[in-house]
Amino acid sequence: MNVTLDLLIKTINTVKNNIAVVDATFNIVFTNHAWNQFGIENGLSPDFSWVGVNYFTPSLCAAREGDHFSQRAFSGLEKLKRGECTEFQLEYPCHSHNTERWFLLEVTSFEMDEQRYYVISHMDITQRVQLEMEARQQAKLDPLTHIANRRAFDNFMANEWRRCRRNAIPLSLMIIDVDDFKYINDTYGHQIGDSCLQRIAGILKQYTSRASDLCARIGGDELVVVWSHLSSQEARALAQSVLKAISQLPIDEDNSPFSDCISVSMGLCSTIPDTDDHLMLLTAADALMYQAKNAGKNTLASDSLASDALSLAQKPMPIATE
Ligand SMILES: Nc1nc2c(ncn2[C@@H]2O[C@H](COP(=O)(O)OP(=O)(O)OP(=O)(O)O)[C@@H](O)[C@H]2O)c(=O)[nH]1
Repeated sequence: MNVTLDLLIKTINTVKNNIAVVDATFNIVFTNHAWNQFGIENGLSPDFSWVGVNYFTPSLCAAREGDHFSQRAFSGLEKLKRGECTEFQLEYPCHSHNTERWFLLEVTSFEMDEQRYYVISHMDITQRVQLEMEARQQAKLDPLTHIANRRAFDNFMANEWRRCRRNAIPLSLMIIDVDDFKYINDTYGHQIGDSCLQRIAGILKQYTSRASDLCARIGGDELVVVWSHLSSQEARALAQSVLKAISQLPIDEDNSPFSDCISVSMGLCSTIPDTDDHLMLLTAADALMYQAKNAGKNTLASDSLASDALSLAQKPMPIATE
């Protein structure tokens, strides 16, 4: 079969990627149908001609304005122009006011009649990027309770500890361990046990609504709450409310009006971080949680580390919203 110019143009116009061919100075010499259509969808007139428009100009302007991706695109294209490479790829976001979109920019060069040309292709990769972001998000969640998992908690705690240390902000950590959970499982069944954990997580979510708060499930029947910016007294008052809310949850929510209620033992420790040891709060809160268990369960044991007690009392704190 003879490949005609018409066939080639039809082919390139059928390709879904936005494609432009530019000359050695990056002046556009050809755009395919998808490229033109993208321009129209983004406000250009259907009569607009891309031929002669310099591809660099928009990248250059954005790079000057400090757009990180445009700077990378700009330096990649510069390298191509200088002949330091023959192709270049970059994934970048291109969000409109109401949609989030990502594209893959691919640029390859070729020579014809002793002239250098570049094929520039923009491929919509939104679906793939969104799936990747969703998978990354899922990897941080506990599948049963849909709150953060142990790994997400560890990362959060390390960062939050550093942030609070840098800014001399109080940080509180509370460990919540379900009382007699083995008995609940054995008596009511594993499914009811699971539902107890889900409903406790639901309560914890209500008390961790600020961006700097976190609740997480870090073990079988062990959950945690992290609060910053609260004095130890404020944290203790919130913890008491959490304890009360959980102690009003019936174990067997659906089937028995005579069901016992869930009970938990909680250890709460507050400090203003002043060491490298971001695990020290966890250790302290864990010891307090065991004190609560030994004191008869369904209770809160709390402490403010001695060195910060004064500063916590002196510092004006915003009240957390419940
Ligand atoms: N339903 C359910 N049970 C779990 C899950 N993960 C761990 N468990 C159970 O949780 C129970 C935890 O029991 P323990 O912490 O040892 O003790 P406990 O019965 O809670 O007693 P105290 O902690 O002393 O109040 C074990 O029986 C585990 O099998 C889960 O995802 N779902």
